[in-house]
Amino acid sequence: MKAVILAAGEGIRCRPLTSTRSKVMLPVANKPILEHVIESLAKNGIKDLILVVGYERERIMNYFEDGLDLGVNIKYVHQKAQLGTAHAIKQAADLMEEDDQEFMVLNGDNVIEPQTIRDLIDKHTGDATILTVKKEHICGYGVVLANGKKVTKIIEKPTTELSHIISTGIYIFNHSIFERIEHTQISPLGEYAITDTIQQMIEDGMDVDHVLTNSLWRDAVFAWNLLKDNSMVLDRTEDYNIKGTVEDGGIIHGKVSIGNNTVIRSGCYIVGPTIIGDNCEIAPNVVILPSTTIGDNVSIGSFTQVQNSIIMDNTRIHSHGSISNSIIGLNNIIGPYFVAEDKENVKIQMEDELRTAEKLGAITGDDITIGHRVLVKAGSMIAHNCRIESGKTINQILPENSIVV
Ligand SMILES: CC(=O)N[C@H]1[C@@H](OP(=O)(O)O)O[C@H](CO)[C@@H](O)[C@@H]1O
Repeated sequence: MKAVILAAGEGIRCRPLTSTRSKVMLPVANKPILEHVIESLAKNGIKDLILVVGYERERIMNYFEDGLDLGVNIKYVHQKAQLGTAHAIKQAADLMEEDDQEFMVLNGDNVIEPQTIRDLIDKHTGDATILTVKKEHICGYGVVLANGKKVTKIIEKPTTELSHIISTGIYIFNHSIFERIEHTQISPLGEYAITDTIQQMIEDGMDVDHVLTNSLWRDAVFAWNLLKDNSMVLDRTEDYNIKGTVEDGGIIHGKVSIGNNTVIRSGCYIVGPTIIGDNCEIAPNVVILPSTTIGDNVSIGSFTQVQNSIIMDNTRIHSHGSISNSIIGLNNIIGPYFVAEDKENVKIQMEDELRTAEKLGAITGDDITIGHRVLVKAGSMIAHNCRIESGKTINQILPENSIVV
């Protein structure tokens, strides 16, 4: 069976992290979300993959290339305008062959594990089968009404809570879906939605089933949701190993991975689950607490403490810093005595409305330079390419290219 992975959108609500990469490339446990998806497919023997790409597609294509390193075979199609999920799936039609009777469709930006897909493969039956999960808050999803396994209705982003079963956006379709997509009308939300195609199938008397899963399926709606995704994936990872060097007097507790050429200096105290990438330098007396992911080529100065955070590649954090519940982008240079204050139930004004993050410190985009003794208040977000001079306090959303002097 082939799989079509939808990876063309930006993931606007995950800004500032997605202003330089698409959501599928955001790192969870030191791998892009899309890599978790591809690995889950490969472990189920699904190795012929069609990636529908658009926004920041070079970054995706340069990273995954033809997929051979991951044991899969990737072909790319370019969705030039993001006109909805049905339109995205249609882009893959020309790469399907006569004998591709059934194929899987899934989002590249949802964190899953191999069993998630297994559940669908094992139990799929109808002309189309939808993998579903139970969710308390259904806002923003396709909602499924069902009679046993038979889907009686699918409604995209309803305004009332009609049911607590939502579509994961993972389906098995047969080839006739392409013909049906041709007849799908544009929705009131202004897109060609695969949920409308499926609803039409139901109305035409076709057999649409759903399979409920309890396996891992996580959707990072906002950038801060990545922290929970990261900790869940780290908790489930079995494969921890220490390839780098831990100097005498460095203490490692629990599930900790340390990459090639990484050096953990004497006096460090590291508690898992934690993953540290390749070529990192962790100076003496650094404390790293669960659930933390540190990318490649990162250096952390003495006496800095990092907890429940994601620090992306090539970032340099100087001494005496305190970073918790935070996401720090690529190529940041952060001066000494940096504090990312964190709090519970932080209110964040997003474009559309006021949102609440359960627990959050700071979020920084890529290429940011921060001087000495900078305090970033809980829930602040610093977008791509900002510079903050020493001694400043940040308590807001800083737009791209800002300079704080
Ligand atoms: C039009 C469409 O296909 N919407 C899908 C899709 O929503 P997006 O807002 O497009 O990400 O993925 C959801 C799962 O993440 C699923 O519940 C929903 O039905």
